[in-house]
Amino acid sequence: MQTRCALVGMPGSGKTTVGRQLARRLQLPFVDMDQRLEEVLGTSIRQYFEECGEAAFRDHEQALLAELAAQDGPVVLSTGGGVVLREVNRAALRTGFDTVLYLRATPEDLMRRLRHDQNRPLLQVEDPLGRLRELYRVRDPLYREVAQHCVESPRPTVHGLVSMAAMQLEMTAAARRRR
Ligand SMILES: Nc1ncnc2c1ncn2[C@@H]1O[C@H](COP(=O)(O)OP(=O)(O)OP(=O)(O)O)[C@@H](O)[C@H]1O
Ligand SMILES: O=C(O)C1=C[C@@H](O)[C@@H](O)[C@H](O)C1
Ligand SMILES: [Mg+2]
Repeated sequence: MQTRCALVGMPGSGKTTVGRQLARRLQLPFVDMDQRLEEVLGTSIRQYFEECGEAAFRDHEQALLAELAAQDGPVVLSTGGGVVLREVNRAALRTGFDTVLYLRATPEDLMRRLRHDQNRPLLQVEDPLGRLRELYRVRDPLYREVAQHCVESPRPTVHGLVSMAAMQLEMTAAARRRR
């Protein structure tokens, strides 16, 4: 299938894990924005946040998304969790990709997954669940704004989410062919 798909969602929603497997299943190139940014920045995202601050990180993120959105050719793109915060990024997602999928998960589910994870700079606080709830409150409407489809399930496994995402892309591609 020839498609340009982007995955959006909260930190820990599975964009990287699901995106990599989805790309393998559909035999499409895979790009993870956070991984690319770490290559560009020459350090971990957590370290970069600590040394240069969030705004500087967001500028790099915006520049990379603009570059990726301007490219042609099939891709599965896993974005960073905060990419939807800037309107210019939401516009790039709308214009640069055929299909945007929102991997939705509740703050409580995300907390269970990320409990032992030290790599998410925004969650290195005393009350990470409170922070996740606040991020979710602000971002859930933004993810919904850019995405054509919401991929969710009450008990999501990675395999189940990959299958649901693949099905959505097949259906979207078939609808495009009929038009
Ligand atoms: N559906 C799922 N069920 C159980 N565990 C999951 C699921 N999706 C992801 N995970 C696990 O949760 C952790 C975070 O997943 P992942 O890194 O793919 O999230 P992400 O959306 O890319 O986060 P970020 O925005 O921070 O990059 C990983 O350890 C992954 O294996
Ligand atoms: O949710 C966020 O704002 C972030 C999520 C990660 O993907 C990284 O892009 C970074 O840690 C910021
Ligand atoms: Mg990721």
